[in-house]
Amino acid sequence: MHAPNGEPESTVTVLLTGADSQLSKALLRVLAKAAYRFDGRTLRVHALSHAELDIGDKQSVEAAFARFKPEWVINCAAYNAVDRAEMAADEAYRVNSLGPELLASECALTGARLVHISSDYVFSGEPACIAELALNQNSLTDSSLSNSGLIESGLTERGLTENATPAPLSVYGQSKLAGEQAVLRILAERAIVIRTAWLYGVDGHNFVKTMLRLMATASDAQPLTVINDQIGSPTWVDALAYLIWQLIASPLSVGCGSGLFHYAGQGQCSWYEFALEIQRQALALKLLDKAVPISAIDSLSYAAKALEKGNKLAPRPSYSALNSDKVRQCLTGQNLALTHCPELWRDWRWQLKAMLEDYAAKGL
Ligand SMILES: NC(=O)C1=CN([C@@H]2O[C@H](COP(=O)(O)OP(=O)(O)OC[C@H]3O[C@@H](n4cnc5c(N)ncnc54)[C@H](OP(=O)(O)O)[C@@H]3O)[C@@H](O)[C@H]2O)C=CC1
Ligand SMILES: Cc1cn([C@H]2C[C@H](O)[C@@H](COP(=O)(O)OP(=O)(O)O[C@H]3O[C@@H](C)C(=O)[C@@H](O)[C@H]3O)O2)c(=O)[nH]c1=O
Repeated sequence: MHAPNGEPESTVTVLLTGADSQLSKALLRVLAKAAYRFDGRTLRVHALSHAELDIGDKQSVEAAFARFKPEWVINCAAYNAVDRAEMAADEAYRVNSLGPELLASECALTGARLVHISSDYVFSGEPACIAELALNQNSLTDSSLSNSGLIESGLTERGLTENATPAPLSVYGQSKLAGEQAVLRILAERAIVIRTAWLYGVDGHNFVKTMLRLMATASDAQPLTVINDQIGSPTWVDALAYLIWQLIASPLSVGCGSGLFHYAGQGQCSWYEFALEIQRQALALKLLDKAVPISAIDSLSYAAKALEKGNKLAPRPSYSALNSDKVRQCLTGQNLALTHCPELWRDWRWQLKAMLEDYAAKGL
């Protein structure tokens, strides 16, 4: 008995786009450790780089589907340069919106299922979006829905749910929102769209690695300045990878509603608090020799300083912490094996420690 692609029935073919991304590398790393099986079948994963598959090119997408005949596609490809996207909107939309649309259309034709990744930058952090969070929690009256009041009351502590209203401030955020909407329009519940945030891991470019580099070279005379009025949820990319394999291994029941999910490290912080914690943990692991001064700065002053140097920054959300309860309830409700995967529901500080230990072990 053979599957449509001619391979033995006992394998499930998964196609990863954007093979050089942080996420694609984490998916392969996690799979090597966890040896997931799917209905007793093993996985056959094909990870295609940008050069091998351009997701914004219809012919390229059709050729990849024709060649590999995937049952699942995980879209790790994206245009992620948030500042550059402001001046390169066409390319950002081609990769972040047209790309997912082409993948979803091909999945609809072939019956494959799609996991697509979106971003917390679809939110603005403005009071209207936060207000929705409070209303979802049935906790406040209209008169008390002020942004600062919510933060003081602790109601934002659990983050934005899937019901919060997106209002992206940047071209990157707008193009990501267009991409997730296209996928859900075409595939509805056959798609899994995961909004995540502030991703970091041992591979590729990310805030943690940038901070480690800057901390290693900063001096008392030139301290680091880091924004303290943007709040979000740092997320270890390996934990996201575990979640994705888990979602593929245990398809969710219809009761889980739409295919849109939030997933991030638990808790929330500002970039400034994140930087302080990176330094604290890196010193403890001897990844850094000495502490360097880190000062807090507000977004407006940071953007003004960047502009003085000729760099125009894209606006970023002031509040975009994500609430992962929906996906957690859907998964744990039906798969007790999740207790073997504690990384998923850990506080962001725990996840950071896991990443830095991995980083130290690799001698990076
Ligand atoms: N990084 C983050 O903090 C966050 C990321 N996300 C989302 O998570 C997903 C994974 O992100 P991450 O692992 O950080 O990604 P990376 O930035 O590490 O990698 C993105 C990859 O996409 C590739 N790529 C760009 N354009 C195309 C294209 N047209 N066709 C195929 N490949 C292309 C790039 O290749 P090349 O470099 O060769 O062009 C690169 O390898 C993305 O959807 C991203 O938007 C969501 C929230 C936070
Ligand atoms: C390097 C640096 C950044 N910052 C600020 C700028 C910015 O507001 C914030 C993060 O900076 P970065 O440019 O590293 O990160 P940024 O590109 O904004 O990160 C985003 O990437 C996209 C892809 C996402 O989807 C988001 O979830 C988020 O992770 O920290 C400082 O304040 N000081 C610094 O020294």
